[in-house]
Amino acid sequence: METSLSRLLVGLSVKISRSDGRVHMATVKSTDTVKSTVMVEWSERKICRGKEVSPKYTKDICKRKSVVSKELNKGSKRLSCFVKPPDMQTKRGKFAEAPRPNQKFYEMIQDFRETLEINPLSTNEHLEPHRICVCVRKRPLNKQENNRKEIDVVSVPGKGTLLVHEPKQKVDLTKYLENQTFHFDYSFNETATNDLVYKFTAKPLVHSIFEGGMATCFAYGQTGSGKTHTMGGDFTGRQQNSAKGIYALAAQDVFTYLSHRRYANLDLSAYVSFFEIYNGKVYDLLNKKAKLRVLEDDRQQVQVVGLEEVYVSSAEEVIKMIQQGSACRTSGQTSANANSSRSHAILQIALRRNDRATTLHGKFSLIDLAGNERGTDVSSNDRSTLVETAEINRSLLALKECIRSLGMNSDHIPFRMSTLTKVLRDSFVGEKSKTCMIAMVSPGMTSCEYTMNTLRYADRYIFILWSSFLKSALLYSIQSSDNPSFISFLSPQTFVSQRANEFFHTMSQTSYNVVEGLPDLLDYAKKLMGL
Ligand SMILES: Nc1ncnc2c1ncn2[C@@H]1O[C@H](COP(=O)(O)OP(=O)(O)OP(=O)(O)O)[C@@H](O)[C@H]1O
Repeated sequence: METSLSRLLVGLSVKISRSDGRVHMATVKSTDTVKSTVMVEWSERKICRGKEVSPKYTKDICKRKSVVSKELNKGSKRLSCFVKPPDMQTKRGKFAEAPRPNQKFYEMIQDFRETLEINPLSTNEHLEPHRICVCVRKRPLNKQENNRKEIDVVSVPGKGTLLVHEPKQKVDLTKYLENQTFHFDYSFNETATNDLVYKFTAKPLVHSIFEGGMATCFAYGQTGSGKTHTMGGDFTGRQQNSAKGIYALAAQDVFTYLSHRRYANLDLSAYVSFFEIYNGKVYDLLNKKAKLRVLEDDRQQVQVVGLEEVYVSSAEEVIKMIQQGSACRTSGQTSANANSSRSHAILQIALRRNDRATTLHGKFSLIDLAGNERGTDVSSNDRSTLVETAEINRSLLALKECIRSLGMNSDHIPFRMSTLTKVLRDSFVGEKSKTCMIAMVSPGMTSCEYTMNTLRYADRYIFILWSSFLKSALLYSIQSSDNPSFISFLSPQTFVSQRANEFFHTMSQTSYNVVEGLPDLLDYAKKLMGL
């Protein structure tokens, strides 16, 4: 590049095209006559970003030398943004690792990640009490995915957030990313251990069953996303380490609480049952997969007739039962063709008083749900697969409806919609019931569609939480109608309910964007509560 020309370029506004397909203006900050490149800068979300490009590409630049530059907003916490000196810049190309399939998308995602502030959840983090808690866990790429050089399209910056970088292509074949953000109560990245996940999900629920409550913890996600790893324990080859799963960690805490002075006078004992639901039928995993009937009496009490409920006196005994039941579940893969991804496995730990009637005090149900991809796979012509698919669809939909009703404190819980919700009926009713849902996601690009389905399902739970919050605010405002701010702001009660109805209606649409709608919702709820 000629020196005089290069001087003229500084300060010039040029159009650049970004690797994610966006085209926008940037300012030339400096030039490098030796390499014939220019450094351009632009502002993005209050951060000044920069990129080294060749002038001939200023209208269509995709050279991979972009690096984040200095910080614009001093008040912001993005302290990690700085201009990397040339020798620190990521070297890609001739001497970098061999390109992978979808190399372009891989680089776009890497660039995007450079802009993220990462705050992974740690054990010291404050634990918020929740009646319904929704979390997400990303597993690492597995060996096969790594061998295929599959790209990781999921980022977990922390603070309950998870991003999916969905690879897309325009009609003119330009590649771009659709970066979708999801918010949950907690988000766990690929380095999170089962201990950490347990601490923020199931552990608080163990406490609640000692307080006389019903608790339910679900693992939801596509096949291979890590449900069994999380609930049942990690695998070393084909051997499952049952002591490291949420089932066992919960059992350990149950026995710790049983020996606490605070609960000793309740005179409680623990009992375990373990069963699976396949195609709407219940099989006892602690009794050679005996097929059981589900009956409801005239007081709407649901009974799984003949289900083994075994008295246990230590966590080790529970772990043995988990191993026994899991082995039974696995052996069923060949005999009944019900592999783990097609059935729901339910481990229940019941606390009963040591009285004559062994009265139920509290119960914890831990559920490893069937792979949700089954529910969307309707391509098969095979009758048994279609029946399976319909049944999984029905049960997951029923579960969603029951939790929605639970969240809205509804009088009607539609638990009869499926066997799964029928057997969990007593978990859905009662003031003290608590629920935790852990959505598992696989990070690979080939799982992207399933990952999005899982996140959308779980996102609906957030809707339930907000509707419940709104409903409470509404009730509060009606009860305290002598509250002056209520009178001044919302005097006609018809308006209160009309506006709330509008909110409920908009929020129940699948297109409702929880994040965008939040400020309005909060504002309205605050006004209702006179804050
Ligand atoms: N967080 C994790 N860290 C390391 N490995 C994991 C993690 N989650 C899952 N895996 C591994 O990924 C594989 C699939 O996990 P897992 O069997 O738990 O999936 P799943 O969702 O239960 O599948 P299915 O529905 O078919 O039962 C296993 O080999 C497991 O050890």
